[in-house]
Amino acid sequence: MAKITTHKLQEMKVKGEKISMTTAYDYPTACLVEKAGIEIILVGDSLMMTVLGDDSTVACTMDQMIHHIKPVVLGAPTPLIVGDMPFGSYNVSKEQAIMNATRLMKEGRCDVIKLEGGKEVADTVKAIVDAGIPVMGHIGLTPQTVSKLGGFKIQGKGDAAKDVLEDALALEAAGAWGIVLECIPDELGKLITEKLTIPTIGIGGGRYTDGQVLVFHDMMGLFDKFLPKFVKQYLNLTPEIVKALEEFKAEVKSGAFPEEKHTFGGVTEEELKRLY
Ligand SMILES: Nc1nc(=O)c2c([nH]1)NC[C@@H]1CN(c3ccc(C(=O)N[C@@H](CCC(=O)O)C(=O)O)cc3)CN21
Ligand SMILES: CC(C)C(=O)C(=O)O
Ligand SMILES: [Mg+2]
Repeated sequence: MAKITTHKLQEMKVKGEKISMTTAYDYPTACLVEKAGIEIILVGDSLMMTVLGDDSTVACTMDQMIHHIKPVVLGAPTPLIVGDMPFGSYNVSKEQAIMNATRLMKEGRCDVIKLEGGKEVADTVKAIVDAGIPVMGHIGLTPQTVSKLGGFKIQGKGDAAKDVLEDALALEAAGAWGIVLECIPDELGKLITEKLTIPTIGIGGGRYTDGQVLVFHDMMGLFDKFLPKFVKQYLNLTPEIVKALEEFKAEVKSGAFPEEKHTFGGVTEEELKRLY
């Protein structure tokens, strides 16, 4: 398949074709997502929680992001690869933001970057875009500012809907190619998607966004610390993997594994006897 570009995704919005996106943080997962023909892979800073065991994304570093982006790029040549800018890597100055976005592109080799925030980061988004790097926005529930938000809570309810809409418009005006809408009311996701000319991708953003993103480990049943309402589990791998591990353990204990077919020849008992 031809490499997915932001231009192709823009065309999909115009044609009303829905866009699929999931996370991957390593080579084998990227290979699976490539095989499934998913259009976008997000190497998300959620890796802090899903594969590194932390309880927020705040501590994620640039080096960790680059470490995880590289193998995903190698495993998935077709999807658009989005690299998340970690907390603190774009809020000091425009120069800092451009330098770190450039690192994700040159060292990580992703296609585009994503950062969290609305109006307050619009100038930063414009500066990165002007430096030649396509930027995806991320508004609504922004996990990097969980401490300020007071928890992983739905955003944009009631009068607060206006702020989220204004954030979306500010990001589009700043030159973002697309926006993630996280944990906002169904009807607000619809309004923002209609008002914007760029694609919207929802995660708990309702039914009407141009696309949907879910964290790989959530949809496969490989993450059990919490299960947000917006997640659909397409597989529940944890019990199946645990069962396989228990079988392995039992066969090691009983000697049923390994069998002769799992062993190597190459020296006879006679030959060994001559050695001592
Ligand atoms: N595994 C995983 N999946 C995610 O979707 C995800 C991460 N990690 N890490 C970064 C953020 C954190 N996210 C989260 C985490 C929890 C909820 C949650 O529990 N939400 C409640 C709503 C709470 C409220 O509004 O009061 C829910 O029931 O969905 C939502 C998003 C989304 N992102
Ligand atoms: C929740 C998604 C959109 C994300 O930013 C991540 O996985 O890091
Ligand atoms: Mg993220």
